[in-house]
Amino acid sequence: MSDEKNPKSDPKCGVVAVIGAPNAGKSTLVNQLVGQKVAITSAKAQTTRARLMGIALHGETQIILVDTPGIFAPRRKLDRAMVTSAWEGAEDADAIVLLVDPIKQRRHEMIPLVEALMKRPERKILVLNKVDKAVKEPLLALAQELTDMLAFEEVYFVSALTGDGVDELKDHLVSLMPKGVWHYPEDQVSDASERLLATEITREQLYKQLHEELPYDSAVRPESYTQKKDGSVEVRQQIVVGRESQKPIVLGKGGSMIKSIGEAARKELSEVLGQKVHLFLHVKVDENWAEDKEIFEEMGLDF
Ligand SMILES: Nc1nc2c(ncn2[C@@H]2O[C@H](COP(=O)(O)OP(=O)(O)OP(=O)(O)O)[C@@H](O)[C@H]2O)c(=O)[nH]1
Repeated sequence: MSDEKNPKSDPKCGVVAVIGAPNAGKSTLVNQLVGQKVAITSAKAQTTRARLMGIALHGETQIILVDTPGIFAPRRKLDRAMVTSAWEGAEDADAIVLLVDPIKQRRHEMIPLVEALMKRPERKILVLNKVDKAVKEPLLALAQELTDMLAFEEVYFVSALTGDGVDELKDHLVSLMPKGVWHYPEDQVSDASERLLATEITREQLYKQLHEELPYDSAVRPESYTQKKDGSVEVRQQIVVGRESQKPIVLGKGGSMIKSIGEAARKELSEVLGQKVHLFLHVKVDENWAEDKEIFEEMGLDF
């Protein structure tokens, strides 16, 4: 028997949570495992704010990958909500992947993470990322240190960026997935709504084009998302910054920066949706946005 969701005779389906410090490469790894971009990535830490899911397929197996926000010591309400969201993402998972950046990882940051992991019942896999850049001896020493702290089931060395070692990791994850019907249709690669994905794509451009100029203190809010009769979609979004002085940075000279951000985001969104997109952006200053319940909910976070 087969239906649309379960085209295979002997399907397997399970959940893998990917956790790690901010910037470890979690989103890059999820994208690589899925085989296409489902999560935005950036060199700026804490890019992933809400839990996002990527869905990877391999033969008869569907792996639901939960890309969690980086786990770190929280300060603001937004930070606390992100960390809670990350651990919730690991609940009921069939396996947890702890992803580590061996280059930037600071030991004292790893200890609370590993200690929290020790208490959890799920199977744990250690993945050391960025092997394309890491030096071999310290990399092996770090792997040893972490496996001394916690008996990981397996240890993998990968480059989420180049894909090196990722197939082996994927094969192992496939072997851990329980028998069961697929939870999602074959062509679905993520659970992000198009509306949320659209704001994430703008946020990625905001980070990309403003580099270090714009602090982490900014958000993109959806205002409207309207399907037009001619087959195009009209998207209106607000870029929220924390200080008045940041507004001209986002606007650029004569509005050139916001125009360029909008152009690039519109192009990418149009490619992802396979539809013509009209994107309208404007900037708003709100000093307290990181304490605003409504903004969290839009991001899929609990307050
Ligand atoms: N050289 C190298 N860079 C990588 C690799 N994997 C990820 N990166 C880079 O590391 C940075 C962070 O990657 P992300 O995937 O956004 O990291 P993340 O863990 O999802 O980050 P948060 O959203 O902050 O939690 C980006 O600049 C990536 O391009 C890798 O294997 N090698």
